[in-house]
Amino acid sequence: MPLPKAELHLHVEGTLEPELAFALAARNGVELPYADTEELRKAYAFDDLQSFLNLYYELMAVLRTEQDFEDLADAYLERAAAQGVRHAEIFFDPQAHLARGVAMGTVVEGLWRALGRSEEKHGVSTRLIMCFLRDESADSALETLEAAKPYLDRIVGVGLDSAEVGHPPAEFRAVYEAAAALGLRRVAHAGEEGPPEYITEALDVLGVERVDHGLRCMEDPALVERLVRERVPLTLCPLSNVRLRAVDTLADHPLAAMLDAGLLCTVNSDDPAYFGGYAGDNFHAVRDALGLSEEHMRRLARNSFAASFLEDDEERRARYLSEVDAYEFGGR
Ligand SMILES: Nc1ncnc2[nH]cnc12
Ligand SMILES: [Zn+2]
Repeated sequence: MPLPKAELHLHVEGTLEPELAFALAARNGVELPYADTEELRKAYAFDDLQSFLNLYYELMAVLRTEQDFEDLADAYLERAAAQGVRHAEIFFDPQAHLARGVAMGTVVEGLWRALGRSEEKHGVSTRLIMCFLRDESADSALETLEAAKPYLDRIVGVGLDSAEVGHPPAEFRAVYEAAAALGLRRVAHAGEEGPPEYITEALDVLGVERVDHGLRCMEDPALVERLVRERVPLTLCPLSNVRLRAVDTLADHPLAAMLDAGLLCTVNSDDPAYFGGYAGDNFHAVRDALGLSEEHMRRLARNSFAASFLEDDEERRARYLSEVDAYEFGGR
């Protein structure tokens, strides 16, 4: 039995496996510029975040109907459950779909068809987080929040993703203020490729409660001290960092140093179909590459539930935490 964990950094569009991409392309009459899944997989050699994003947005062309979004989310939840994920807070990128003429309702209702029965079917509780694309304008983000208003009972919070460098968090102050006024939780990608200052801005200007990635905080000891003091969770994605070349190899990943510094680290999969592994794969990979102890692994699992947006269901959080505490390591 795998270690119980929560996944807090997962882009649902990044769970699109090549086989499903081709199946949806056939169902929707969409032509993909790859002969087959093997040729597509060969395109998964990335130089940086942008080279990944180009493929990530290109393949979204196959997602058109509610059924497509349901099938996508359901396939993810099944895989996640098999790797010990008990709770998943799932990002989606509405602007990437609206721009292709796919309505907000199609995306949210489709995802919800899978999320709504996830507990019963997969034993995984879920939350949905809507991300704004930071390489689109601040006005576009505000329009997206407006378009989401009929669906806010299904959306727990907002995030900020896509190309980071050159798009500092402060540009999105207004939409984060509006989201906060609507009672939405706030997270943002910061310090994946961007500088430590973006992490500080995400905290101070956007009021985020968790930082997605936050890897580059390690360049600024005063920032590390603050993140420790304020117990700001970081949703790290080790296999993603290797594939997008934020670190050279997993053995160079600062996770162990970050845990030792007292940071509230969590381990997540980001875009598992593209980066070579789901949540459990990321846990195993860091354990092996960094020689993490069982107590480190238990701490990562505890952190994932502690950092999750389960304030509306503390009983459930306590149950998950006690599952972690009772977990007996044996093999993998
Ligand atoms: N790792 C990542 N960073 C920024 N935007 C993303 N969108 C999907 N994955 C992303
Ligand atoms: Zn991400």
